[in-house]
Amino acid sequence: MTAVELAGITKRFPGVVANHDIHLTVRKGTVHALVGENGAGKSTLMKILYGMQKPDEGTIAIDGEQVSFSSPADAIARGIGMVHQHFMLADNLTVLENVVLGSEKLHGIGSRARRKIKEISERYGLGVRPDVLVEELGVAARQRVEILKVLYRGARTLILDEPTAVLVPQEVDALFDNLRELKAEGLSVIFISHKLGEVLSVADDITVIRRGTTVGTAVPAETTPRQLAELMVGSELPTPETAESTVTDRAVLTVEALRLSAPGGKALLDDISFTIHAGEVLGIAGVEGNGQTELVDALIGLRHADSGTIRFLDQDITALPTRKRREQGVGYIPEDRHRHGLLLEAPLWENRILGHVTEKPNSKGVWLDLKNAQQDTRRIVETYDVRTPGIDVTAASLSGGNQQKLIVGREMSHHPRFLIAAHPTRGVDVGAQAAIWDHIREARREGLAVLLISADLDELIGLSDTLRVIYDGKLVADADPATITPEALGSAMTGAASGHLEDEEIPETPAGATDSPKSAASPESLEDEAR
Ligand SMILES: Nc1ncnc2c1ncn2[C@@H]1O[C@H](COP(=O)(O)OP(=O)(O)OP(=O)(O)O)[C@@H](O)[C@H]1O
Repeated sequence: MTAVELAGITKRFPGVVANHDIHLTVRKGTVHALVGENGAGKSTLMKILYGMQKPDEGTIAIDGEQVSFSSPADAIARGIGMVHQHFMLADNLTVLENVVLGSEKLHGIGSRARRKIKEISERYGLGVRPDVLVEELGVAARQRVEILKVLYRGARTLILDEPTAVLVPQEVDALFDNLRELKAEGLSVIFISHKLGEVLSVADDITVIRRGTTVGTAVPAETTPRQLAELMVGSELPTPETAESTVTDRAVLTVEALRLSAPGGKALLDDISFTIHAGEVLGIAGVEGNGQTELVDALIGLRHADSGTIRFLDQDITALPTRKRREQGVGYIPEDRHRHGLLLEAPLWENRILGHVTEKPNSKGVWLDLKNAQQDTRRIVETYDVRTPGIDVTAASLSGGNQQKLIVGREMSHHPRFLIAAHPTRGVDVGAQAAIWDHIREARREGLAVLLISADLDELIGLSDTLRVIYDGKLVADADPATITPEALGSAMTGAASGHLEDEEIPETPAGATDSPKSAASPESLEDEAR
């Protein structure tokens, strides 16, 4: 039985054919993965299926019946639900309020709605409690609320856009268990991901999109991640070089006893101290919401610490404003590229200047040098393989992964001495990821010091020379990237271990873990609490 059939879909944007004659058949009761390089056209196709964009050509059939969507409301009415990469829940409302918002007609806003939420939660093992405030939930729990929200609206086919990008391994396993429950009930899931190992483990069918068109399907049981990547790229992948250590004894960044409190007095960063040397990548592991954002903000100067010092090379920069820090050689790849990394409605070349207004090649003396800035934008587009029809298009019109490549290219182009890299390859395909790693490694060989924050534990372990674990605003543990496994590191991130981590000694996640941002709780433990 076919749940969704897309046939001959074509969608053009100025200068780009985003989708060209795409065919996709999703069977009922299956997880169907959609993979492809950055800019291949995955999001565009899903926006078409979800009624956010109209195709120029092609047809959509749901349960064998041809449909035409003018808005997401039309798609929802036909059982299509979408969980976006950026969650769209209101923090200051409860789970119940978030779920019923806009759909009050379905089951009201009171006890009937509450019963319905509990029923859906139990049926699919989501562990969602209706009356907690969303702000109290961690990333994984929020995602389950988003999933429940679309199920509440009657979705039979769920589109999940890179759902695992923000999850630790244990949370990924829990999500995949939820997907199996959905399948068992005859629902279908369309799963977009750049993590090919995960795709192969969870998908029943895989469709590969290359440069806007479907180039083939893959059978998960008979395919390796490498073969899948090669299908995406259309050629063989280079083998990654082995990394030698380049750590020196020259301190580039020294943080001492940094403390930062919330307005209420709660410590968000508590006695943070570390040193990063020239040629060293210091990886910070942690579940989102444990102080990483505050640490990055303090280092780049977006927030000032209550106490403690930050030394960069031989200078105390604790009180220095952001622009001065950047001018002196601090590079910054922000965690939220839409809020801190880009001017979405400005052309690419203006985005190339952003954050580096006073620096070469963007300025000459006190004047902006637009010609040079534009020329350098072309160079970045070329070097970092930003897929775009030109440098005059807006940043908003780039695919997510290509936006990220532009930011990385911009920051690396200023030859920083110290780079703050928050999720540097989030949303980037495997090929481009390897290229970004190479750029970082090369700069590291030349003495760059890097603070790396990443939810991708393979990246964190693979790129770091030193690993520290942040939990509840404190650096609680350290690990050797040469020996630690993603699973062991994932456990430590939930607060299950401290001190120096040895692989065998790490206990399992404690059963009583809560769903606060500080720990990654399993749905089971949430259910226990609800009883
Ligand atoms: N609103 C738009 N205006 C102009 N061009 C667009 C627009 N949306 C997408 N594009 C272009 O269409 C192509 C496909 O982009 P899309 O976002 O679908 O890729 P993707 O496969 O989802 O990539 P990623 O993995 O990076 O998210 C890209 O070249 C992109 O620049």
